[in-house]
Amino acid sequence: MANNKFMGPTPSLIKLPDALDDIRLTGLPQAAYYISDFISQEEEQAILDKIASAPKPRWKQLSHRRLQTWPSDLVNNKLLDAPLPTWLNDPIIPRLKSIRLSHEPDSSDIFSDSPHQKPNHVLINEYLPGIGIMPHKDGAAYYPVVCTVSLGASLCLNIYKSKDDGALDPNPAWRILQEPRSLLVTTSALYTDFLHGIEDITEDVELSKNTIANWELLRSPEEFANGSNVRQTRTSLTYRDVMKVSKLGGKLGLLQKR
Ligand SMILES: O=C(O)CCC(=O)C(=O)O
Ligand SMILES: [Fe+2]
Repeated sequence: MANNKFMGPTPSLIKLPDALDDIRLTGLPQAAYYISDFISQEEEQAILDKIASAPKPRWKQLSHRRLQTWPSDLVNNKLLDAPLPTWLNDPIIPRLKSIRLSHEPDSSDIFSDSPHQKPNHVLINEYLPGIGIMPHKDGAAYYPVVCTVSLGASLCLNIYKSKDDGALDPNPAWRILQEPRSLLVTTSALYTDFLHGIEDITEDVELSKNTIANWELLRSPEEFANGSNVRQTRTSLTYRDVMKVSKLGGKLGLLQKR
């Protein structure tokens, strides 16, 4: 880790894996990775404070959920060129870039082959207890790597298969439990061929080694030993590389206050 030029300052309490291969979810058809302690409690709180202090119009209110889009909404699947604010960049993006994929000598990081070699877009979703997100695919605008940092509380992300007739199989094929401060990386077909969603429930149930794809990688499996996770407010940051960037954004950005 220490030999990587992208390495940001990592607080001593954060011990990242040597390679993503070490923390791969076994049992999923495509690569997915889970790091339970990706950021510290101080970093988590600092980001939550920044989210809370964003001006009101930054929030887009959906019927049950609200979200912020940074640096801005996509227009025709394009990003208007603008940098991410520092608090979304540091420490997360240098840290993402610091982890290599495998132990091979010249192994690259998860964004090495993406158009901009790092994420340029972050969605912030807030989920109150009882609120989730319908099964969906994320669409063609993004390079197929999604890095999700969870803040505040735990919940289950479900991965669904389509049935042969195209209908959604309502029973999730896999469930991934995301703890606060964790990083989940999902890639390729897991992202493009399957759907993902979060149930509208106040308690995740039937949590066990046999039902949770990342059980062995959890920070605190003992917290869920009774099979349940009572939902509290969970906020997620989803980092992605939007493939098409319109330079016009940079010019408009000069006129905007940051
Ligand atoms: O909050 C999450 O973990 C998932 C969010 C999501 O699926 C999305 O923003 O497309
Ligand atoms: Fe999504």
